[in-house]
Amino acid sequence: MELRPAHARGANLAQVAARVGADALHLMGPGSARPDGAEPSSVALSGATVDSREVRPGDLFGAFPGFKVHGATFGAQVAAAGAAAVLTDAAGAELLAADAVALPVLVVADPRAAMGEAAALIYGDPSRDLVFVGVTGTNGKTTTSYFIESALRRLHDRTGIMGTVELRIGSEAIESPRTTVEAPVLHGLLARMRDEGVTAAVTEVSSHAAALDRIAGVEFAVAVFTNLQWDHLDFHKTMDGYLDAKARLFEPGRARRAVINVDDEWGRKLAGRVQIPCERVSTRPDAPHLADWSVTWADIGLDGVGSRFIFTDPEGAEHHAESPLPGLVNVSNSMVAIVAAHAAGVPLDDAIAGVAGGHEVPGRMERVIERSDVDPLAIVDYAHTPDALTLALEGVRPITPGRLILIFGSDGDRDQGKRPVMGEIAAQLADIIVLTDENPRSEEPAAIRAAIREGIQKVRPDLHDVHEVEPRVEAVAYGLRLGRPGDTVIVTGKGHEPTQEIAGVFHRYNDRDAYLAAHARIVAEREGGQE
Ligand SMILES: CC(=O)N[C@H]1[C@@H](OP(=O)(O)OP(=O)(O)OC[C@H]2O[C@@H](n3ccc(=O)[nH]c3=O)[C@H](O)[C@@H]2O)O[C@H](CO)[C@@H](O)[C@@H]1O[C@H](C)C(=O)N[C@@H](C)C(=O)N[C@H](CCC(=O)O)C(=O)O
Ligand SMILES: Nc1ncnc2c1ncn2[C@@H]1O[C@H](COP(=O)(O)OP(=O)(O)OP(=O)(O)O)[C@@H](O)[C@H]1O
Repeated sequence: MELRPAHARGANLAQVAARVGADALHLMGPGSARPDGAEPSSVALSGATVDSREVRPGDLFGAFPGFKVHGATFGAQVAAAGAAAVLTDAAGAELLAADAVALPVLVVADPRAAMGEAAALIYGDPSRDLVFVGVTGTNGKTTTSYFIESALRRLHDRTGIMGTVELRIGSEAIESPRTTVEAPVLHGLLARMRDEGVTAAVTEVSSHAAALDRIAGVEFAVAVFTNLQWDHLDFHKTMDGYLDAKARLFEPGRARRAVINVDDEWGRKLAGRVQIPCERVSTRPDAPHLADWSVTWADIGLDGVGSRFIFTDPEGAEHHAESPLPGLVNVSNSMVAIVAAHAAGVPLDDAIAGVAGGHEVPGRMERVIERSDVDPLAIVDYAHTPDALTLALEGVRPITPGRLILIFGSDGDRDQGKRPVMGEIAAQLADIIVLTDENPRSEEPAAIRAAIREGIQKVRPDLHDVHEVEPRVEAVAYGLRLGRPGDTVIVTGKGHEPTQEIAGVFHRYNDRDAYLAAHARIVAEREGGQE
């Protein structure tokens, strides 16, 4: 899938310079005396990128001072690939000059922020032409984004989504390289969407993206905050620093309206400081907070699927709504999505119906095999932290008349401390455990399983109903075969991921596909047995 439009509106260097700040225009280096004698300021720019490996002729290349290397180091490559100009900082300009890179150079103090503005201009400010919603928060970004998209579809024929799982324009999709793409990719994709009749889109906004200005130049119709939990402090240092990064999405000029979940103290802090019109949402009936929209009652386990809940609107009127996925967290995600879609222009009743009908969130409480009189319910979930595992297992328990069968493992080369903790949680909350591998990476898979087993044994010293099966594809098949019609089988940790990383090699692997392949074999055996 192309990540940029076939024909960009384009801009010249002088226009870009004006957009990123009048005093930013420092045309310098050998490029300022162009061989064709043309004024550098009239150089036409037809695309933008921050990666030398993705330069196309006519591009503006953003050369950033990186954590590892300065992008200007790649000046010669980008010139050879046809870049028309470079936008960088003073250090980058020096590097380009030292390498005698023959391109006009635009120098600014903050190239990451300037690059977003420049890309927005080159692609014709597409975010202003769409109803564009940005979702940030530690957890629930993906789920909430899909719920919002589902509600937006009630009003918009063609929608788009960008996030951890995929980049999708209408029905065309590719795997996503990360949660939030670089600013030029974001603007390029939005421009393609606009050109192809998409009128509303949603993106997840990671805190890294906000901190590194990947949303520069974007104007959101609605900015959404789900929650803030302990995470990513290697990057943001403190929780306040983490909140500051997220808060950038809610600045005047960046977003027109805010929808903020005020269940946690960080949401309340954020709501207290935003300067744009803000809807505060309280989603926990057991711990309500002062808000414009409040969930007042929730019944988990509607028909063995999701939940029913009641909320009040800012006028105090009551509304009945449904979450299509299990667990209280999805009542929360649904409530936030309803308010966000409504703030984005969807009539309230349509927003409620749209969210209730939003089934497909790849790898997030995804129902792969429905419960029937011969099959258990089989679910894939992305929970890969102790908190998320607890919530996932508590979420499916009320929709499980029989036994809860958990298939799981833990990542290699990542937090080791969580392994026994997750083992303990599994032993407390699941009836049957199938212990297996996740992404072992460079670690010995058996050692990771042993650390998890240690936690399990604290609760079940005799390891009853604990099975250890690898590879993962066999564990999924094993767990599914154990399941009887009233049981729920849940495989956690990898969600939508399309690969499994073992000893430096990425193997094609997906939990949903593993279920479906195993189920096909079970069905064939069943039918064979009947003949
Ligand atoms: C920590 C972090 O976010 N790093 C980002 C940062 O990288 P960096 O400063 O280390 O880049 P660098 O390698 O020093 O290179 C400097 C510059 O040279 C460019 N370059 C580099 C090599 C080359 O051959 N050619 C080239 O042009 C790079 O694009 C970059 O602009 O700037 C780069 C672009 O300018 C980003 O691609 C890169 O994201 C990396 C790939 C990444 O993995 N980020 C993760 C942490 C991330 O953003 N994750 C969040 C989700 C977090 C979560 O919720 O779990 C996400 O949104 O996906
Ligand atoms: N509102 C929530 N609060 C806490 N946990 C949640 C919430 N919503 C979902 N989860 C749990 O977190 C997992 C990840 O959910 P989701 O992918 O929607 O979040 P995310 O913020 O997009 O995270 P990631 O960027 O890692 O994908 C889910 O599998 C679920 O177990």
